[in-house]
Amino acid sequence: MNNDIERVLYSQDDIKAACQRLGAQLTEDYAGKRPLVIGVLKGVIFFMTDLLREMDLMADLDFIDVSSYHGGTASTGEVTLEQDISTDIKDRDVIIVEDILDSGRTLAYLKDFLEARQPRSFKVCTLLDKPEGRVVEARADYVGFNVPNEFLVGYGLDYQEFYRNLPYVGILKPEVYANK
Ligand SMILES: O=P(O)(O)OC[C@H]1O[C@H](OP(=O)(O)OP(=O)(O)O)[C@H](O)[C@@H]1O
Ligand code: HPA
Repeated sequence: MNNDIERVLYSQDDIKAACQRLGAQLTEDYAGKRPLVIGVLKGVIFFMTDLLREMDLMADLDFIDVSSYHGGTASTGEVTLEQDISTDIKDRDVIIVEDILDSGRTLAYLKDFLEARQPRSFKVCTLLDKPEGRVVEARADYVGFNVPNEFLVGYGLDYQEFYRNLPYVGILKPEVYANK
């Protein structure tokens, strides 16, 4: 798996530092509150667990499963809800946690879908933000790294469901795509 990587963009140490910075900011911003932290499956699993352990807060957790990349490197344009949250979010301070914000379609869908339930506040924390990928308007309140317009894998991000378990974020060698 590691042999398929052309270049590491964000190392384990880089990611750890970003989690510490974001966790400290969220701790400050939500002091005295009890936010509901909602992770967007599946890509978020590693970031969610690392970020939460940097947040010195009493928080509730939930997960939502939506999907729009079915196999390849381009968004299908259609976001499907695979699994809803189980918490009532009315009047709650909601923090959506994402691994990456790219075309913006997933976040735009989630914002519409969840804001209809009238949370008190709705904020977004993403490890990676790819502004050049944007197709619909979407923005995050907390960002780990602004990333170049390349397809990334690792630390939760997949290509055809693989490479999620790389401990860093990187770019695949071109021959990996050619061989698929
Ligand atoms: O801004 P967008 O272009 O919508 O891309 C962002 C979304 O794409 C990925 O999820 P994906 O749909 O691949 O599902 P996964 O997390 O299960 O891999 C990622 O985890 C984000 O949720
Ligand atoms: O760059 C990416 N890599 C993996 N999954 C993604 N989903 C949106 N953008 C990406």
